[in-house]
Amino acid sequence: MSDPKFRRLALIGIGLIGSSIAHAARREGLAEEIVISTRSEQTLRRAEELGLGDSYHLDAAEAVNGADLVILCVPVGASEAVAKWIAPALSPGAIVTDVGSTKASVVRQMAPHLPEGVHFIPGHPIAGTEHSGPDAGFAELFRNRWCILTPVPGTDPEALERLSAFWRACGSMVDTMDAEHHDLVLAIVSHVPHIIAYNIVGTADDLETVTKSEVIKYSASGFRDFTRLAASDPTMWRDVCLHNKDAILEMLSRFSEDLSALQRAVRWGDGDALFELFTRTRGIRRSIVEAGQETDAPNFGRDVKR
Ligand SMILES: NC(=O)C1=CN([C@@H]2O[C@H](COP(=O)(O)OP(=O)(O)OC[C@H]3O[C@@H](n4cnc5c(N)ncnc54)[C@H](O)[C@@H]3O)[C@@H](O)[C@H]2O)C=CC1
Ligand SMILES: O=C(O)C(=O)Cc1ccc(O)cc1
Repeated sequence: MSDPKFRRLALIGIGLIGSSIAHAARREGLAEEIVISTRSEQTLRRAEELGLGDSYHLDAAEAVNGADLVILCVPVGASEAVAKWIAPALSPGAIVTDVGSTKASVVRQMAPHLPEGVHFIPGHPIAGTEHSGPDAGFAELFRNRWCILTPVPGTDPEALERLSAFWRACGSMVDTMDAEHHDLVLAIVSHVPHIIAYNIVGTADDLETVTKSEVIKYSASGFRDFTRLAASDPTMWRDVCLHNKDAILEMLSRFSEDLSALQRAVRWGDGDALFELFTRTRGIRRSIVEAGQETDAPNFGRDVKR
């Protein structure tokens, strides 16, 4: 078993995920020192008010100085700029990772800029909410959630084990896979569902025959679930769409084909086809619940207005 503890943890970006890591690392004693950097002065001050770290820096290079674990917690489209910025200041032997929702693009953006001698291991905790910013984080976010690491060939096994131990200590279960496969899997289980949510809420908002106040007043819980997803951070999801384009388009085209078949079944009153699909999908839900991957409150009851 590897030691999950690090001397100096640098978090670049301190929104929902960065602040949740800060809380979990603090609670579990995973870093002697937590160093925080983010782009906006206002967010950095807020992180300081919340006591998320031990020091606060607008300069990301200054923040990674002497860090043995560096975690990028920024929208995926910012990965290259941050990698370029921190590269000259990274310590030899440091583990550099990220939490981005897409992986192949992050590897393409970061790997060319990182110096030899640092261990670059991309990562993605499959845990989140629709909230963003440093106030949104909480230590429990990663508990019983998977964290996928996508090590590149030749990754030092000891560094991989140390990072895995860190995530396990945060409460996660760890899996590894290659970045391209990650992007395909996440396209269907996360990216396309968010796109569908953005789309259906947008469609409801555009209707001429049903008013906005009726949509708000009579929204059934299914529609409300969509509105929760559709309230997710626009910058983050713009970047996901731009940086996992091929896998998302592939899954969207499969989705459209299946939607057309469903539309046909509704049009022609094909009850057997509808019943067969709805029975099959109910089974998937039951398997998720049995695997302990569903909570009564998917966002941990955090859908209160902030
Ligand atoms: N929100 C979620 O549910 C999940 C998000 N992720 C991934 O985690 C990453 C962070 O997401 P959140 O924490 O939700 O976002 P957030 O919007 O709450 O926080 C993003 C942070 O990055 C900072 N930032 C933005 N551009 C920057 C730049 N160029 N340089 C330095 N700092 C910069 C912002 O100031 C903010 O502190 C994203 O890559 C996202 O795909 C992964 C799992 C779940
Ligand atoms: O809020 C939700 O339901 C989510 O799906 C959270 C989430 C968003 C993005 C990720 O990359 C992983 C998890």
